[in-house]
Amino acid sequence: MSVQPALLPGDLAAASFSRFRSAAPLVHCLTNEVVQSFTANVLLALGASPAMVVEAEEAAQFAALADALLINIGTLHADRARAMLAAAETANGAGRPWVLDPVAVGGLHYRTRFARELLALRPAAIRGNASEIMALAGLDARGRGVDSADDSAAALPAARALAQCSGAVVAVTGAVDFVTDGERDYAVCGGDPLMTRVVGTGCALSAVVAAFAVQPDRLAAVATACRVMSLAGERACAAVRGPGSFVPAFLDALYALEVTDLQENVCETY
Ligand SMILES: Nc1ncnc2c1ncn2[C@@H]1O[C@H](COP(=O)(O)OP(=O)(O)O)[C@@H](O)[C@H]1O
Ligand SMILES: Cc1ncsc1CCOP(=O)(O)O
Ligand SMILES: [Mg+2]
Repeated sequence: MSVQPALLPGDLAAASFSRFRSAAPLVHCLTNEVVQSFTANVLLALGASPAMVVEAEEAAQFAALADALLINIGTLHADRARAMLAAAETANGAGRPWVLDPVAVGGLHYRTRFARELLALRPAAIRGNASEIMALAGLDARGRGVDSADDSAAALPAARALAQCSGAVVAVTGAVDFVTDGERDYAVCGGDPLMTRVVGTGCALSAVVAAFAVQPDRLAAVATACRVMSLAGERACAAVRGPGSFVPAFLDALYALEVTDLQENVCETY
């Protein structure tokens, strides 16, 4: 395994984005209460369809109808947990990929136990920041060289280990996003630190990851989801004054993305 992951090749990213645009996936989102509207708008701007069907019986039914499912435990409570388990089981039975966003796993016991329970239901992909991926992999970020939630490079070994034990493609995001299946990895550059000053960019990215996880080359597709968001993020940030003007500019940049834009690679090295 390479120590320094390769940059996601532009031709793979363009092909994956083209498939995404043709498929226009319907994404069932069981996400947190803070980011529902932003997440729906991100999916719509890109050309996918969101549906937030949250009641347990309905969620269990709908997970077989949607193309992919997102489970984000940001504002977890018992009813939502029941709906999440039911939906993940339906998705598995119907052969639909589902994605786990383990928001704030590590310090809080209830959600950490629940995320481990979800892990046993074999998500197709997992997307989190460095501390979340470290915690889900069973490591404590403190004292292991992870300085902050966005020190994704330090969390790459944990992401690889998590991918190997769960069978999921794991994306650990931050200044550079790393995407791994445990054997191969891609690095995705770009984005802007301003993206961390607006709530929901990570959560919305996880919904986009779900929309891409339907593709056969899941590693390249999940990396492309990360690239789509970082490219739109850096374009938006170039034209805004701060977090308030970022959100509309970001949605416009997602909407304006062309397949050929994915061919360019922003950095030679990282
Ligand atoms: N320092 C940074 N520089 C550039 N982009 C960043 C930086 N930190 C995060 N991002 C981008 O912001 C988005 C959200 O990632 P992240 O902040 O890791 O998730 P979360 O919000 O779940 O903590 C991703 O697209 C990521 O690439
Ligand atoms: C603020 C907050 N509180 C519970 S969930 C949530 C949103 C987290 O969003 P993100 O992980 O994308 O920053
Ligand atoms: Mg998050």
